[in-house]
Amino acid sequence: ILRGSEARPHLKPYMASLQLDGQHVCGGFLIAPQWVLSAAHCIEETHGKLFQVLLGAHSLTEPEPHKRLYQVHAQFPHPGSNIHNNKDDLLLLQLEEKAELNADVRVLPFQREDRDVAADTVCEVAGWGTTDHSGSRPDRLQQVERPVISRDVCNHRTRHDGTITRNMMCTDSRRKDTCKGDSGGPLVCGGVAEGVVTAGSRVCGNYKKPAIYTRIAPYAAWIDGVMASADA
Ligand SMILES: NCc1cccc(NC(=O)c2cccc3[nH]c(C(N)=O)cc23)c1
Repeated sequence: ILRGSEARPHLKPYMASLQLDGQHVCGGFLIAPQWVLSAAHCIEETHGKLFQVLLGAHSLTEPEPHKRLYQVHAQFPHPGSNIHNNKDDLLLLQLEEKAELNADVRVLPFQREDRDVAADTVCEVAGWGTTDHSGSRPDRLQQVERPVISRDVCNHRTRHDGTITRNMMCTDSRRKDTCKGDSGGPLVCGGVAEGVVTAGSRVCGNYKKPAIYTRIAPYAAWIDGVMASADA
């Protein structure tokens, strides 16, 4: 998160840190006791590495009452996701067991109504991603508020030039923005998860490259289907 601020500890109890060999690589969030939603791009180089999910954390290193690392029992990247574009950039992770829910570990509801969030709506995004252009990585969860920009503005020739589909949404990236390691985290508008951070053009803090999110509502049926089939 570029030019954000430290989040109030444990006030975003749905936040997950996806870790490879003990190192934070992506964000994610709890959508059900045994399920974390993140971005498919986050598992691009995981083969052979220990893949874990940290819940209940504010600091990545300090001991905290309800912090706990979970093993991943199964991973379900969206079948349409691929390394060449941002389409269907969603990942469902089934934890080894149901997370113990408490003040620091809670589920975040996601939007199920497939309707665009109005432009200029101020939403919030949080993560342990890099906080400056030299790639500094924070120990404690950061957050930033960003206004939604319309798909038409985001698709302008000088911005993302028509690549933003109706399954994506954008926020203004002038100065304050998401960055490397924030992928997979939720864009929260009015207390509901509307989008999942995708790296897109990978650029951070440049107003000409607005931040891109995979909208969640269009994928509600896929999410429900995976959770139902895996539990069965
Ligand atoms: N503001 C939009 C936004 C949202 C989330 C992430 C990113 N930017 C990256 O993720 C990124 C940035 C720089 C080098 C990088 N190398 C790699 C990589 N996977 O090797 C990713 C990156 C940008």
